[in-house]
Amino acid sequence: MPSSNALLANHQNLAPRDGELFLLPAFYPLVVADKYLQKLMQNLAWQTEQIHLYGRWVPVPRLMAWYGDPDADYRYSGVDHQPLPWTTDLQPLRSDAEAVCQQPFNSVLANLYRNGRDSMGCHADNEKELGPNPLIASLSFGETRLLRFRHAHSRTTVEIELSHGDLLIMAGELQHHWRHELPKTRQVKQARINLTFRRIVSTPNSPGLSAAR
Ligand SMILES: O=C(O)CCC(=O)C(=O)O
Ligand SMILES: [Fe+2]
Repeated sequence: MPSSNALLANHQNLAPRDGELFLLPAFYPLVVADKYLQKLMQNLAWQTEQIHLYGRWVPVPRLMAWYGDPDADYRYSGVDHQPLPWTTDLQPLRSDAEAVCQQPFNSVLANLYRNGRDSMGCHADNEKELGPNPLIASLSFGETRLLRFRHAHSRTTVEIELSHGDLLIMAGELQHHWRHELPKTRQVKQARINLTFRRIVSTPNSPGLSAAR
């Protein structure tokens, strides 16, 4: 099914079924991406989050930060998060993502993978607060890393390399049928930042649906 978004209609859907995945390589040219990488690294309020796993708290293998409009509460890794206010570095990135996706975003989850030992476990971004078929815009800066999608029933995998300045858009029914992970790798020594712009459409009133990641 073609995308309902005219700007994305020219792009190939990388998901063979049950959802939409669009990659816009080098969405930001090198010098612009370099500037953002440096600023985000320095200026975001990076923290080690803890998740509750099998009865104990363990640190997640990456640093995280959550920004957004004041009412954009979000529950991830099983914990409620109040957003920090938008920063001057994040605002233009949000506007650019909104222009391409033709929808507003009221929040962004930032992840910093310090090196190849940092990772994100298999999950779907299917929290209730995101609504039934969320469109998520994911910007990558820094080291190239592999994002692996696995279809829930067929076990088909789709692997996408995400590089400095790339924009990946996840949309349609993708989060119902596919899970994704950012595996650890021995090859990578440098840091990568990922920003996922999201639209929170309701406040959390029940436990998050996602598996620990
Ligand atoms: O780092 C990435 O590219 C993936 C991030 C992700 O899946 C998430 O924040 O939900
Ligand atoms: Fe995700």
